Amino acid sequence: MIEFKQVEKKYANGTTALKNINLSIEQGEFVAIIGLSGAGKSTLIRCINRMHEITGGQLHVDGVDVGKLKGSQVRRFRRRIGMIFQSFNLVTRTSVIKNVLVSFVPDLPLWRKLTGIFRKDHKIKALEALDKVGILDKAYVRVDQLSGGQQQRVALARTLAQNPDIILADEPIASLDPVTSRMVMDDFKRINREMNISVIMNIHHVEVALEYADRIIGIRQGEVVFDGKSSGVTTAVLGEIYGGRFEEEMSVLTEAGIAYV
Ligand SMILES: Nc1ncnc2c1ncn2[C@@H]1O[C@H](COP(=O)(O)OP(=O)(O)OP(=O)(O)O)[C@@H](O)[C@H]1O
Repeated sequence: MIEFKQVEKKYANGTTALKNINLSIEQGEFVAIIGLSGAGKSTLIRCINRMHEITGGQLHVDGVDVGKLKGSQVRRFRRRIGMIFQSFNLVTRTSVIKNVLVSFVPDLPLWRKLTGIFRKDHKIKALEALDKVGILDKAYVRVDQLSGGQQQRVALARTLAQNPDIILADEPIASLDPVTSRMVMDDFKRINREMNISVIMNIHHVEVALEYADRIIGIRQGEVVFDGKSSGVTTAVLGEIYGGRFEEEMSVLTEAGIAYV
């Protein structure tokens, strides 16, 4: 369970990105965080694995007080939390399987790190992870020969090989076309359902968020202004989250055939 208690995040330049955040996210939930650019979505996600340190309140992940972790404890803690970025963060000039095997590097003795010779069980796990996202046949292809959607699936496989409890995804479909986006979202959904991995996703596409996530957290100027089921997101709620600029979002919803009161 992830618990935010009166969490605040103030950056060194004085910007308050998060104010009085109180949230409780159960294991296995699929949560989408929506809001305008600059609302604090990325900051919120990145506080969970301590990429950003909170400056007020408390943040617990499965009972662990994240703010109190030190040195190697932070590294061990992060092993349980996968992170997916908009830009994939892959080594594009090498093979798919090597990119997935990277997730085992922290567990290896120095000689294996230096020689790049991986254990057989790690190779099997890497291949299994690739199979889970449907790109096993690409294992020995160079990453720069793959499409954007396939590259995001490699990133997802790398995260899965790490055997995480939680996957944080920061705009994972922002650079993908609509069809590929849905394929990647289908992967997230399947992984969430079949493996009971919590997915916390920061996403700009409201219609996709409503279709795939079970729960929506709407953020405005660093504060949670909506927290509830996707089915409870009405035009009034979108107005609250996006202020005067929700009409653009509404037109997307109408095109997607989603009716709102
Ligand atoms: N490293 C930083 N130093 C100072 N201010 C920052 C830093 N990172 C983000 N901010 C500020 O914190 C606020 C929240 O930013 P954040 O990136 O979390 O928003 P966001 O909702 O994810 O936006 P976007 O959708 O554009 O990615 C913004 O005002 C931003 O300018």
